[in-house]
Amino acid sequence: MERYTDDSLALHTDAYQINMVETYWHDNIHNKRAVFELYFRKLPFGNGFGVFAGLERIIEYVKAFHFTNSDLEYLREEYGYEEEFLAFLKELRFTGTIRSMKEGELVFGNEAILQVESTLAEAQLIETALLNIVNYQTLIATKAARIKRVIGDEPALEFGTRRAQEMDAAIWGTRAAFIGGFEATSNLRAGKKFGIPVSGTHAHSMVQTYKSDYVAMKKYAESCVRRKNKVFLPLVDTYNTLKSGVPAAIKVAKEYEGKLEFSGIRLDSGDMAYLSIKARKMLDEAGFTNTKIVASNDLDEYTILNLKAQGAKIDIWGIGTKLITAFEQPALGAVYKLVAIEDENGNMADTIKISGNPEKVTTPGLKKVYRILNRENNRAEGDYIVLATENPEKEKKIKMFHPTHTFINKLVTNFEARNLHHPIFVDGKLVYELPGIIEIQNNVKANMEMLWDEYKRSLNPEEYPVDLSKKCWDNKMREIEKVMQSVEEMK
Ligand SMILES: Nc1ncnc2c1ncn2[C@@H]1O[C@H](COP(=O)(O)OP(=O)(O)OP(=O)(O)O)[C@@H](O)[C@H]1O
Ligand SMILES: O=P(O)(O)OC[C@H]1O[C@H](OP(=O)(O)OP(=O)(O)O)[C@H](O)[C@@H]1O
Ligand SMILES: O=C(O)c1cccnc1
Repeated sequence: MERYTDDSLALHTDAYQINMVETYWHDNIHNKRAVFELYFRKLPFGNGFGVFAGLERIIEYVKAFHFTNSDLEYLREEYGYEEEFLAFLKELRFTGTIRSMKEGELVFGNEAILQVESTLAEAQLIETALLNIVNYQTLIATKAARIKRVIGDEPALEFGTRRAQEMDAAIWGTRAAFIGGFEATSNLRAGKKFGIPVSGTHAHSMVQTYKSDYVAMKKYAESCVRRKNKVFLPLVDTYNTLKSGVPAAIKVAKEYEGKLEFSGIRLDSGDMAYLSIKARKMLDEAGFTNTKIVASNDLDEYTILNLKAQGAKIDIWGIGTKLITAFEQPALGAVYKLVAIEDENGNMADTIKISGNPEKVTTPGLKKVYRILNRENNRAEGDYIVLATENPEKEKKIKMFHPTHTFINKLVTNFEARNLHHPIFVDGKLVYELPGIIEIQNNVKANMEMLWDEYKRSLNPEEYPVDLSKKCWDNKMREIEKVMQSVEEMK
């Protein structure tokens, strides 16, 4: 039984966020300006690039952000937060600024995908949901782009709803897969909600229901004929692919010649290299040279690459479980870190988090992220993180150097510095117009064109440079030094 109406996402957060905000509120610092950056440290799947997805849902979430009466009642009844604090929460809306990369932008480790500049309380309360959204959607968009790189121009269909980590993951994962380059989904709700093309065949159960490939396919053909697109794409592996399934499909297609579109057959088990080659021959000999072969069953980029190497005659790929669950690596690991906060005098002061693990040391200050594009070949030289006060768009040459191994460096001239952050909310107002889903997918394709092949290969790609400007790097070193000193003084 539902005890409180589930009517908002404001409590879709960790309890510690409310605890921190309560502390700040008591201390009257909840309205201090703060800047948080959202980024991941390491690309997933050993891939050379990531594909950002999640902004659309973030916008939905931030726009609607407020505590409802049932949220407040729950906090009051179950945890006894004081009335005045609850009254403060009741009035709370997001009034800050969010800058973000566009969905479909290629993204790399240690660069801010998104920045939140707002009151400390607001920034803190939205952290968990923002990470929840970006971590999943970016992971799936990246996996999809990785699989699609192996597939090439052949269509890739998303089949994962039944295996996804519940309904939200199926829907938003499907959208992320489309952003990453998939052509269609089997999920009708995703088609309806996002305008993604939907495609579908049929299951083994239909053949089992009629107890015969031929009878099931004939009945199926009868209903296909009545449909607008007349697509006939039967599953051929229920009993015996080459002896029963494919011959039945050919027989029915001949009986209905001119009345339906025999667009393909689907293979879902067995040796798919062998079966696809044999089935192709049978279809061609029957005159169905344009009929495609769809393959599904536990596919991922590794199996697909292997099937292609074996000369499999597969034209369309149906991919479910391993895509939608990011089977190989189920979490991205993006974090949300405070990089600047208002000081006692009302000025913004940079902050840093030091860690025993050098990879976890944050880069302080409000920053901008630029993609440096070589004007001669329109390829990316790398990403360049600068302090907010810098403007590489106006510089003639920049020195890009590895932030850890600083001796690895290059001087870049004749470049375009493209700011990757766009204002999404300004002072609480949505100022960004969301592009359509097809436009986002096309942007990914265009962005990929700007990346050298060595960053795009699926096995052991080169590390794409994500560098700090000299000023940004110096600032980081200064902040590290300051913290070290204050730790020494505390001893
Ligand atoms: N020629 C091939 N080379 C490499 N892997 C293949 C080849 N053919 C099929 N596979 C893969 O091998 C795995 C096992 O296939 P198999 O048909 O045995 O699946 P299954 O899960 O036992 O079948 P079902 O889903 O009907 O229970 C699947 O992941 C499939 O994608
Ligand atoms: O394997 P995936 O990449 O997730 O693709 C989706 C799978 O879902 C369907 O079958 P289901 O797995 O439900 O049943 P099966 O085990 O009989 O194939 C379909 O036939 C695919 O095999
Ligand atoms: O349409 C299909 O063939 C399909 C859809 C979902 C899962 N497996 C297959």
